[in-house]
Amino acid sequence: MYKVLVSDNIAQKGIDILEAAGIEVDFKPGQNREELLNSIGNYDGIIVRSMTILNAEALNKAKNLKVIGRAGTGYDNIDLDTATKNGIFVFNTPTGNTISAVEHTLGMILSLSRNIAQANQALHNDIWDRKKYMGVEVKGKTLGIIGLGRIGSRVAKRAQAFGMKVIANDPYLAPKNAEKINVPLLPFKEVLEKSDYISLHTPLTDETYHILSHKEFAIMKETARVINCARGQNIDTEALAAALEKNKIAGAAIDVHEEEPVKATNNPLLSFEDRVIMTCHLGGTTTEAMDNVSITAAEEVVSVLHSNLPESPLNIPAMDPNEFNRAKPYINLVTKLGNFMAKWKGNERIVNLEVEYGGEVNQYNLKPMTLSFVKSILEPILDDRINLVNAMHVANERGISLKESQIQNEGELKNIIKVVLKTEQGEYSLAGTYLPIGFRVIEINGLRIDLELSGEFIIVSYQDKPGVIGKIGSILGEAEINIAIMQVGRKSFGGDAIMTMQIDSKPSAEIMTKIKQNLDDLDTNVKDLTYLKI
Ligand SMILES: NC(=O)c1ccc[n+]([C@@H]2O[C@H](COP(=O)([O-])OP(=O)(O)OC[C@H]3O[C@@H](n4cnc5c(N)ncnc54)[C@H](O)[C@@H]3O)[C@@H](O)[C@H]2O)c1
Ligand SMILES: O=C(O)CC[C@@H](O)C(=O)O
Repeated sequence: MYKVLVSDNIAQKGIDILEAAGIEVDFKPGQNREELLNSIGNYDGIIVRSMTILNAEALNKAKNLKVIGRAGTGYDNIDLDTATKNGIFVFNTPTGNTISAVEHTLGMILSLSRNIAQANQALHNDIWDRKKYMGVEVKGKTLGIIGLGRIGSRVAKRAQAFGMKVIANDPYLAPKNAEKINVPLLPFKEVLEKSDYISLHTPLTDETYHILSHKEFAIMKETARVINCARGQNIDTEALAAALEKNKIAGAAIDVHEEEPVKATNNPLLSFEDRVIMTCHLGGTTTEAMDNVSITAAEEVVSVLHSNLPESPLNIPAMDPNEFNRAKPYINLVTKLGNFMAKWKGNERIVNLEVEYGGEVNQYNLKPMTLSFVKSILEPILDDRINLVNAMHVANERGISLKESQIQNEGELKNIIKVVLKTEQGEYSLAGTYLPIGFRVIEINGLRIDLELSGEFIIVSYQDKPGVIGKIGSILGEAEINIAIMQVGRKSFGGDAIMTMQIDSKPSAEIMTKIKQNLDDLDTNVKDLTYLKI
């Protein structure tokens, strides 16, 4: 039975989904760090929001962990590199709380403009002061959005409906996406200089850490108001406090904080109660958003534990579930070719792997197929846990390079996958195809063959000579090993040849030695004689 830890508060609906799937759930929001570190090794899956820090210290103790679900968008609390090295799938649920974050941002802009929070607080303290809480209209003002993604673009649309002029900075967005919503993309500095409101909607990255600091506040209008519903570390809090202190900007609305939870001792912004409004990371905290992210996170954890790929993976290439289902035969084909190759030549030191895709298979995202191939090659060789998440990492660590390419498929077959293994000893290739009747090997080392991709085989590479078939046939016959199918491929008379035999039982080591000796007696330059079972 799988065990899943839910270490932050999520809606009950998600927990119900996990339990209905037969998973044992430990719901422990707010548990202390020591307890987490001591118990993390027991879990197959974890669902977190933003409070649980899954850094290398925690993930290296998580020996059974297969999946981390982030019920929400930002995943800066999860060490993706360590999760990837350790083969742990990480996904988020990035759309579930988008609208809530958008609406919270609009609420912050309006509240900041009209002193709603401050006036409310004053009235609760029995103070009626209409002059003090005089506001400004947003209509006609310029809103500068930093990060025009899911949330930023929707904030833009709603602000336009209020009559605001919206400009944005987003170096990673295709300009046509911004054009579609009538938002000019401008250089960062220009957005800061021109805006009356500056709203951050970037993820937390090395580049966006303190994206607003002393230098940036210095070039803003003195009437500018800053809104942050993205990530606390996007703003240098000390610099913001200094800018407010020196009246370099007019105000700020902050939902996310460098240190959470905010306390009087860790946040200088609390002393600007007239000009700063603060919420306790509430952007995604609505009934709807909490249900959405909880349900999706739980469904995805169940799905990953049952060997499916998550819909919004953070450390493997994304593949839509429908596409994944349609591509499954090709994933199975490349995996079987990898298994075949690993059993055939996996005992040699691998230098390079290549996968070539021809025909219909090219309509799909090839990355999951290529990773499946790498995994299937390395899996039998390594004791370590290897999966799609860490396959490339393990290959890189072992100095194995990888090439993926698309090839013309000129023959009658609708699809072909060719895999090539270069080792310190030589280069070997297999080509296969998926047919409605099953998986076939159609080429070994460039020689045409037609072989079912399952069963027990003997493969012999030799120099074409009369007498080889008869010799092997009689040795196997004497040993009462039935040959179901025997095929021979060769480039030319007397040239390189390959023989594959599908057999019904395993030959002993003595039989294999006898075959080798007999072929040597025929002077056939045997390069390879392998028994393998797929
Ligand atoms: N307050 C909350 O409760 C809450 C809720 C949901 C999301 N969030 C946060 O909101 C932020 C945005 O979420 P989203 O779903 O819109 O993400 P998104 O990935 O859809 O959009 C982020 C945008 O930022 C852009 N960007 C990245 N680096 C940039 C840079 N250096 N300068 C300018 N733009 C840059 C990206 O190109 C992208 O378009 C995230 O930090 C997320 O964690 C907060
Ligand atoms: O889930 C949370 O704790 C915060 C939500 C929000 O910041 C997010 O990035 O999804």
